[in-house]
Amino acid sequence: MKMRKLIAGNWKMNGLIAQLDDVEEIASKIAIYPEVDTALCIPSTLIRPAAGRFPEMAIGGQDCHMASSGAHTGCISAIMLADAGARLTIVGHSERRAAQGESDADVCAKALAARSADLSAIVCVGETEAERDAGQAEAVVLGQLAGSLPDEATSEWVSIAYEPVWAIGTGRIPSIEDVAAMHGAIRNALTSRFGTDGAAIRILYGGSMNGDNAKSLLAVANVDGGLIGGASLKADKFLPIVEAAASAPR
Ligand SMILES: O=C[C@H](O)COP(=O)(O)O
Repeated sequence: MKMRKLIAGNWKMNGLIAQLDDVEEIASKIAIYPEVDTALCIPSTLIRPAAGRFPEMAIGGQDCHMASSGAHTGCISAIMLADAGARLTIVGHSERRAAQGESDADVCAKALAARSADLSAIVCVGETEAERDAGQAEAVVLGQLAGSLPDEATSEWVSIAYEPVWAIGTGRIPSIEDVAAMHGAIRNALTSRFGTDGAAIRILYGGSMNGDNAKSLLAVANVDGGLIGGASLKADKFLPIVEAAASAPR
C-alpha cells in the first residue's frame, strides 16, 4: 500500500530553549517536502514554547503515564502533553522499557491514554543484540507488538517504530535484508490482527538512521518512515533524512 512517509525526531533528554532555533530552521524548510510528514518529540519543558512558536510542526512528547492525573510524582499524562500543544507521543521506547522496566501491558495502556487525549502514538518495539544473536529477534519483536498494541489501534493514530536496541546510537544498522524481513513480519502481524487497516499502519525504522543511510533504508518495502535520535538534534542532520524520504518510493 502506498503511504506518506513519517520522519519523527526523538530528542531524548536533550535540548534547552536555545535549541528551538534548530526547530525554527526545520519548520521553515519542511514546506519544501509536502509529501513527507514530519514530527519532533522533544522534552516536555519545550513542548509549549515549540508548539506556540512553530504551529506548522507536529510537536510531540516521548512518553506519557497511563493515568490522566494522580499521585505520580515526576510523571506527565497524555492530556498534559496535549494541553501543552503536543499532537503525538512516543510510547514504549527501549530506553524506557530497560531503565523504567516498562512492560508490554504498560506500553499498551500508555498508547490508549494517548488516544484518549487525541494524541497519535508511536509504539516502539525492538530486540537486543543477544536476542538477535540467539535467533529470537522476530519472536521478541512480534511478542512485543502483540502485547503493546491495543485492540483499538488504527492507522489513523498509531505508528510502529522498529528499533533494534543494538542499533540505537551506535552507528550500526541491520542489513537491508534483515530490515526487510523484520518490517515484512511486522506488516504480516498487523494485517492478521487488524485486517486491511493493518496494511495502512506506518512502520518506522529507528536506530542510527542518518543522511547517508536514509535513502537505502527508506527504499525498503514496509519501511514507512524513520524515528531519528541523534540526527534529529540539528537541522542540518535531520533535513537530509526528510529529503531522502521525499524521494523514496511510496
Ligand atoms: O528514538 C530514536 C532512536 O532511539 C534512535 O536513536 P539514534 O538515531 O540516535 O540511533
